[in-house]
Amino acid sequence: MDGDTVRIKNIPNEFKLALPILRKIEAAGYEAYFVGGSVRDTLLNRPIHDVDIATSAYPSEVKALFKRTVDTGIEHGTVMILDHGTGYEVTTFRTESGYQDYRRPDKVTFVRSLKEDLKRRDFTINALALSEDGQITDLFGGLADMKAKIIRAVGNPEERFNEDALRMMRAVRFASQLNFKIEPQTLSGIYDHSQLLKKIAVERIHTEFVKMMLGQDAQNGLTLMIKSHLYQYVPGFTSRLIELQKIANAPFDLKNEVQVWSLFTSNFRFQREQIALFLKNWKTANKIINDVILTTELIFQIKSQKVNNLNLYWAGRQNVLNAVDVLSRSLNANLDDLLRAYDRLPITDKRQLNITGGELIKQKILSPGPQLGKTLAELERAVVLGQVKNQRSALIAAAIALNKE
Ligand SMILES: Nc1ccn([C@@H]2O[C@H](COP(=O)(O)OP(=O)(O)OP(=O)(O)O)[C@@H](O)[C@H]2O)c(=O)n1
Ligand SMILES: [Mg+2]
Repeated sequence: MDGDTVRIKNIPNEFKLALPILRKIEAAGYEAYFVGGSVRDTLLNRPIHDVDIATSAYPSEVKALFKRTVDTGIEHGTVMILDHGTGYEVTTFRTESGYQDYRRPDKVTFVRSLKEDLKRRDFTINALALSEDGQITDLFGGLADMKAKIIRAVGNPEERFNEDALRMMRAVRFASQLNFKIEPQTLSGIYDHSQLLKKIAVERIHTEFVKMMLGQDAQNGLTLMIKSHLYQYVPGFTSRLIELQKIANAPFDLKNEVQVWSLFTSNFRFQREQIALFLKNWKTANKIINDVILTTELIFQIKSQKVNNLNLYWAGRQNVLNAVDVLSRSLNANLDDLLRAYDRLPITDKRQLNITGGELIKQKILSPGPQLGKTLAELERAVVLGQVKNQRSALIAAAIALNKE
């Protein structure tokens, strides 16, 4: 094997648990390695999530070795092994040829050589393999790039982005998450092929984009999206260069997806319907869309210094937190006060009202119908604003006063 080799001394527990699988495959005369993000993140001292295994054994050969397997992606050569605790995905070394639609290979060819497999991976830092004895195989300078904090395509960037155009978004995402630079030729490859992003399913772009915005160097990530023209091929950004530049130039520190979208919708000065349309185009979950609407509206109210207890109440605690987080690095106001104000609200949910519709009927103050709902909504409002105490007697008196004539 050519290239550098390095040995890892403290193999993380996640790998140790999967070692029996590697050993079993090797005992049968095949090669097996840990590959991909888990190897990269271990070397960077970052927590690892999924442990991926690559092997020279063909899928049928893998399945013959283990008792319990599931064909999770058999057409791509992936088999899940269930013999050892949680499932582990084992994928046969492969090369992919004939990418016609820039997103998935027409055909996967299984190969016996690790080098052939690593060669078609996206970036050098993702093309490292870790063997059972802790030895790293680095055929494309991934370790040096890691040290220099560089995202570099394996081989020819053009070929890698033609194989899967999502890799351009992945480059920007890793730059943000890891605080790395994109190597100049790789970056110009992204610039030259940015329009290929049009071919990629929005859901996949969505995942990368949100991860990018939550990364430690998201300002740099967004700047790279602008510089590389990738921003022109994602929903709703094409004609927003000025706003995007403004966002990229101001510090922010976002903690969840709602905050990510709210940063954009508040800077775009979007109203409800525009937010819903924008986020539907991004294929965002309805629950997130609702929270973004509430957070964005609260941001507008905070910015115009017109926020009152009712605004906080309707937003809900989590969205007060979201608005505060989105604004915290850009607004010079004491935003903690907002949270304290929220925590002092007389009620935070209408079920906490010390009166029910049933009781108002029983007391013969109202009969069932729309007026009852209106009265309860008015009581809720009055209690939140501190105009009526949340006590049964006070609420009954207020209900009577509201329905006097
Ligand atoms: N478009 C892609 C996606 C993945 N890979 C390869 O498959 C590995 C695993 O892919 P995935 O789990 O999607 O990404 P990770 O790099 O592991 O990143 P994450 O930490 O987000 O899982 C990558 O490291 C890379 O070697 C690739 O070459 N091209
Ligand atoms: Mg992964």
